[in-house]
Parts: sequence; structure tokens; C-alpha cells
Amino acid sequence: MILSRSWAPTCSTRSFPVSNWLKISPCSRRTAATAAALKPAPEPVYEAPSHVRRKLTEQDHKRLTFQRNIGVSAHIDSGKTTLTERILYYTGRIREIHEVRGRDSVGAKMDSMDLEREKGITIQSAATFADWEATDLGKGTKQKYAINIIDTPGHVDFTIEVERALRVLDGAILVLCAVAGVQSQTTTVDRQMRRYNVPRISFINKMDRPGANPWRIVNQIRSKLRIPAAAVQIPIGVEDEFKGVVDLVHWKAIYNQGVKGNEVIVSDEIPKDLLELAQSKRSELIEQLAEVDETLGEIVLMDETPTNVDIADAIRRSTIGLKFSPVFLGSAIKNTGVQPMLDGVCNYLPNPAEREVQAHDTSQPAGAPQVVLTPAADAPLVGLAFKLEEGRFGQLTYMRVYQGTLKKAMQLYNARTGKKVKVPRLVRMHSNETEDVESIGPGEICAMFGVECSSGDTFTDGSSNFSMTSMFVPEPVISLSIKPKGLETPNFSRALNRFQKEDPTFKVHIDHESKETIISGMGELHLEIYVERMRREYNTDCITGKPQVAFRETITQRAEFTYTHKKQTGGAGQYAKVIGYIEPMEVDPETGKDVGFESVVMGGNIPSNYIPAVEKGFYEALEKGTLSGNPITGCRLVLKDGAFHAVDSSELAFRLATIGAFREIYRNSKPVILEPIMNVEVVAPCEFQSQVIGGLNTRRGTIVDSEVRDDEFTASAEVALNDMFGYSNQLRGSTQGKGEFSMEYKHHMPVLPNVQKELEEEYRKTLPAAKK
Ligand SMILES: Nc1nc2c(ncn2[C@@H]2O[C@H](COP(=O)(O)OP(=O)(O)OP(=O)(O)O)[C@@H](O)[C@H]2O)c(=O)[nH]1
Repeated sequence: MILSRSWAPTCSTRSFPVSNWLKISPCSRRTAATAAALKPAPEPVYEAPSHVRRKLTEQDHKRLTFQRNIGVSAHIDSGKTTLTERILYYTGRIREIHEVRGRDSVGAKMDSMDLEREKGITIQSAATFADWEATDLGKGTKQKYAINIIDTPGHVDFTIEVERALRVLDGAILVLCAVAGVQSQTTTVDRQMRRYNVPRISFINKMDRPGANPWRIVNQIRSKLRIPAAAVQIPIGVEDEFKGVVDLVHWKAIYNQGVKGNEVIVSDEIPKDLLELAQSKRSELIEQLAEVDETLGEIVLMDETPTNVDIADAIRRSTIGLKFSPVFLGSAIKNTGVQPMLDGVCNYLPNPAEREVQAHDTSQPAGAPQVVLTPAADAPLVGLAFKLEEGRFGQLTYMRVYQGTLKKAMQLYNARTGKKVKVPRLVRMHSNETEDVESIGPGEICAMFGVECSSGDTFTDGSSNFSMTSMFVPEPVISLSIKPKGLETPNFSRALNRFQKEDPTFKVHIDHESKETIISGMGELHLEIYVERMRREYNTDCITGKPQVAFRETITQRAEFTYTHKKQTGGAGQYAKVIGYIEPMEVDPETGKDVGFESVVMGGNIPSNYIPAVEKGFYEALEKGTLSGNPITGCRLVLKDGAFHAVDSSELAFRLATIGAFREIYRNSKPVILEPIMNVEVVAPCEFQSQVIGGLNTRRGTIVDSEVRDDEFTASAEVALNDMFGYSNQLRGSTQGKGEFSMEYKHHMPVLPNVQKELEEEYRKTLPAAKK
């Protein structure tokens, strides 16, 4: 029987005798390790003060139940933008489908920048919203959901875009290629999802490709990403013949037909040749779920048959509980399997009320437990500005409202600066288009025009002191000098200021010795894009120097200082004495911060108004290490004591005293030079395996994994970025242009002693004679 999408709900629930296809002893095999796979230890939480505490009303529940905020993330070229384009089309948000690098040269909706359309890559994340009539196959009913969607770039150079999107989303679609499977950037995205506790469904895209093998990919999700996962569908037809999926939960065959696959046909009849596979994969699904979901585990243990509803509920519970990822299949380009996956978003991913979001109450002492925010419309407003963009009408600030209602013309307080701001214009984003709105409720994503702030700032209505932790910002790995061709115009610094404000991984500084402007970022492409944007958007052609690896320096042991800065050269003198120590500091996994200052000065030996000058001096000293002239990281300064003079002490004197103290004892802290180490992943035909491995070895790479499948292999290695220059040419040459590689920052590591010596010598040569 073939049914069109207007359902005749014929589904019976307890339809399949479990004994036929389920042969497991689930609970005995339920391990604590798998159950806890994604779940971090809960942090202590305290209740918000009563004047800002609210309960969810029935109306809140009604609205939030049908609201989803999701991101689409994956390795480069997995089809995120192509998939999002389908989502927008099927939800009626756009009338036509345009392909990435399509023949019509229009480009996908979410790649709105000219550069994105030309290069066929996503550079900036784009937000949009859509309504979806989700089908509950179990009940045979439909329900309208409001979905906010953020499409993120796949290229590692733009990783901050993924980071900030995941920070504010409630769920994600992890897209994987049906042939390439889990790739280097998939693991990065996975790490980011874990960092922000984002539940995800997996979507194996490109099922139409020759060599598509979803079962290998499901295994990779389990083994490489270490998430219990199971397919909730099996494909109908393979490669060219791929035309639909069998839903294993509700036991239906789902086909796409009609123009652009917009007609979804649901049938109770499972193709006969697929029955056996469907039954075995449904068993596998239940087996996996029984390991992570107690309720389903109990049913199976009691030798009962789980109903379709039992299975669907277990998928939802364990996905939201970060214990499981249901796997969907499809081909975005062939318009197949997208709608069932969208139903999965609604049925299995959480609504904003189902995720616990916390904030610090800054009126409490440091280290106090955080407050849980409630997405009630009448609660005091708390929102996070997660992304900034310079638009035609001033700064456009993307905001996620966590509790309360954000209204146009409302007075907001910036929790970081304490400043009051008014919201002149409030909009909902549809890629680069805007739609004006009067107010935005909790759990929603919107944008404000004309509100000055930094990325990661928390806004409140002033009635609470809540502040949300900011996002993780990785260290830049590459830098280059830049200057405008011809005379410097205000546009040069205007552009650099704007890019720096919008993108926390893009840094600009002036080298005080060479007087050059240096830009640093996450990779050559990252910097190239900004140089190109300066030309296009600011009419400023630039000359750039050779890309340099962003080396760092760090200290390896504690060193004490007692330092007096004294100057008496007629007029007012300068006097400041500082006593304390510097010590190595670990990176904070939440913020990525690894430098810190602490004052424990007692009894006013240094008046409190001079302490900020000491802190300033410390951060200034960190800008340039004396080994190689690179910034110093991984260092804390603790100021213990000191002395001042009633007349001769000043902020300047304390700042200079701290810089002097730091430079004097820096060598005592056994400093070393660090270099960025990259995760490199190479994919090439098998016949070139030895050349590729040999090439990585000559670049001092450590091979960490290699996998051969059909006629292709993947090699993963850790290689110092400094040894990677020119690799794309080498790879092209050694694989007849058939090899591809991607590279992603892993961490900074000390360089080898001989490299350190070379770098120190090189740096010494650049110094004026007096400083050598
Ligand atoms: N065969 C096949 N190709 C696809 C499918 N989906 C996308 N593609 C192609 O894969 C390429 C990359 O697609 P995109 O949608 O740009 O991928 P992306 O993940 O958004 O790329 P970035 O944002 O640059 O990381 C394009 O050439 C698409 O046409 C699919 O289902 N099957």
C-alpha cells in the first residue's frame, strides 16, 4: 500500500516479535563507559535570587515545545550548505534551489558573500529560520515547528564560526560523507559539540556516491568519535539507485518523488529484498539503545518487545542526554532523505527548555555555583551576543535570548562593561536578509542593529547580575606582515579594526621594532580571505609578507622577583618596588585562556590604584619574549608585595617596574619556544600510499592513524606547521594531483633544541646592537 504524505495512520505499535530479531543480553553489557560517553560531571548549581527566578508558564511550554535551534556542522565539503539549501526549500523559505558552484552561478542562499559563492566554500556562519510541519510517523500526525538554523563553515581556518554557533545552539546535525566518513574536521566539530554539551543527530550525506557505505560510517562514529550510535534508517537502493529510506523505528518505507524530491511517499511495505537487513539493523538499534537508556534496557531485560513508541522515546531521551546519536541517511544533492531527517530534528533534538543553561551571578563571590536560567517569557532578560557583523546600518549583533523577552527600544545592560544601551532595531536573520520584529522570546535567535559590544558579551535588563561564560578562542597559528599599496588611508585601519572586532581569532599588532603591521589567524586561507576583503570591501590593495608560523614562548618553572624601578633625573622622580613570582599556567579548557594575574598584596604596601598598572605592565611584557620576540603564553604573575613613595610613585613607575622585573627574571623561569603542531589528514589513491607516508616522514610527521578502504587510503599525522610549507605542491606532485589534504591546529609544543637555537640566533640578529 502506498500512501501519500496525507497520512492514513495504520501503524500498529507492538508490531514485531522481539524474539525474531533481537538476540542480545543488553543490560549485562551496559557499560558505565558508554553511558557516560558524552556526559560531563554535573556542576554544583544554586538557585537564582527570588526576585529574578521564574517558573515556565503553560504558554512558555507550548511555545518552547515546538521550537528548535540547530546548527549544521561537518568536515569541509560534506554538503552542509547543499543540505541547508534543501531544508530552506522544503520549508518554503526559498522558492528555488541553487547549488554551491552551480551552473546558474547564483550560489546557495546561505553562502551570501561574493567570495563564498566564487570559491564555493562557506566562510561565515549564516543564520536563518523556517517553519517545518514535522511528521510523527508513530501517530501519523503533523505538527508545526519553528526552527532557527545556523549553517557553519567546514574549513578549519574559520573554526571560530563553528565555535560560536555551537555555543548558542540546542542541537546539531553532524553531516558526514557516505564515502569519506569521519574526517579530521569531523573530530574537531565533535570536540566543539562536547565542549558545549550539544546533542546531535548524524546525517550520512552523499548516499548517491559510488562506494557509499553507511555501515562503515556508523562504525566510525562509534569507534572514532566514541559515541554510541545506530542507524534509524536503511537505504533503499544504493549509489545511483538510491531513492529512499526505510524508517526502522516506525517500520515504514519513505521515498522522495516529484520536482526536487518535494513529494514524500510513505509506505507500510518494506521492499522484500531489504526485510532481512531492516530487521537486523532494527535489532542493532535496540541493542545500542538498551545500553544507554535505562527504560528501554529494562524492557529488553524483561524479555518484552519494545513498541515503536518505546524506541522513539528512548532515542529522544538518550540523544538529549548526550548518550547517543541517531543516524539518518540521504543525498542532499539528489533531494533524497532530507525531510525524514528534518522530522528527526523535531522528534529527537531538544527544545530550548530541555537544555540546562547556566550563568554566573557576579554579585556572588568568585567560584560560587552557577545559576540555571529559565526560558520563561516574563523572566528578567539574559541574552548572549555571539557574533558581530558590520552592516550598512551599523553593527549587527547576533543574540541568543536565554530567558525573558527582548523588545525593540528596550534598555539593555552590558554585563561586562556595565554600560546601558538601547535596542534601536530588532530583526530576524535570513542569511543576509533581515525581517524587522518588535520582540523576541526566550530560546530564540535574533539580531540587533546599532548596539555596540564585543563578541561574547552578556546582556541583561539590569535586574540581575548574570553573566554567561564566553566561548573558547583558539590561538592563531600563522601571521604575516601587511601594508597598503601606496599611501596608507583610513580604510586600512578601519578594515583591520572591523575584522578584529568581528573575529576573535584574527589578531592585529604592530611590531614595535620593525614598525610593521602584523596580522595573525588560523591559517593561510583565513588571512588570504581578509586581504581579499580589504581589496573588495575597503578598496585597499595590500602587500603582504611571507606567512610566518606563529611561534610562542612559555616558561617552564617558577621564578621569584624583587625589583625596584628608580629614576631621579631632575623634576619628579620615578619609584616603584614589586615583589612576587611568575609561574607556568595551564590553559583553561572553557575559555582557552592561559595567562593570568593575581595580586595578594596586603596592608597597602602598594596602593590599590597602582595594582592595575602592574597588571598592565605584566601583559605588556608578555607581548614579546626575549628568546625569539614572540608572545609569551602559559604564564601567571602573582604580585606579593612591594613599596611605593608618596611623591615619586606613579602608574608609569609601577608599569615599568613590572616590565623590568619580568625581563630580569624571565631567563630564570627556563623559557622555551613553542610551535603549532597540526593534525594533517591526507586522502589519496592506495597506489600512492608509500609516497605520501614518505613525504610526511621527511617533514618530521608522526603518523597517528591510517586506514585503507576500497581503492583509497587516509593517513593522519601530526606535523609541525613550520614543516608544512609547500606541502600542497609536494602532494600534488607525488600523487599525480589525486591526493588531497586538510590540516588543523592541534596544540603548541616546544621546538627541538637545535630549532630553538636557530630561532634565538635569528632573532638576535634583528635586534639593535644595544639590546643583543
Ligand atoms: N554526490 C553528492 N555530492 C554532494 C551532495 N551534497 C553536496 N554535494 C557536493 O559536495 C560539494 C560540497 O558541498 P557544500 O554543500 O558546499 O559542502 P559544505 O559542507 O557546505 O562545504 P564548506 O562549507 O565549504 O565546508 C559540492 O560540490 C556539492 O555539490 C550529495 O548528496 N551527493
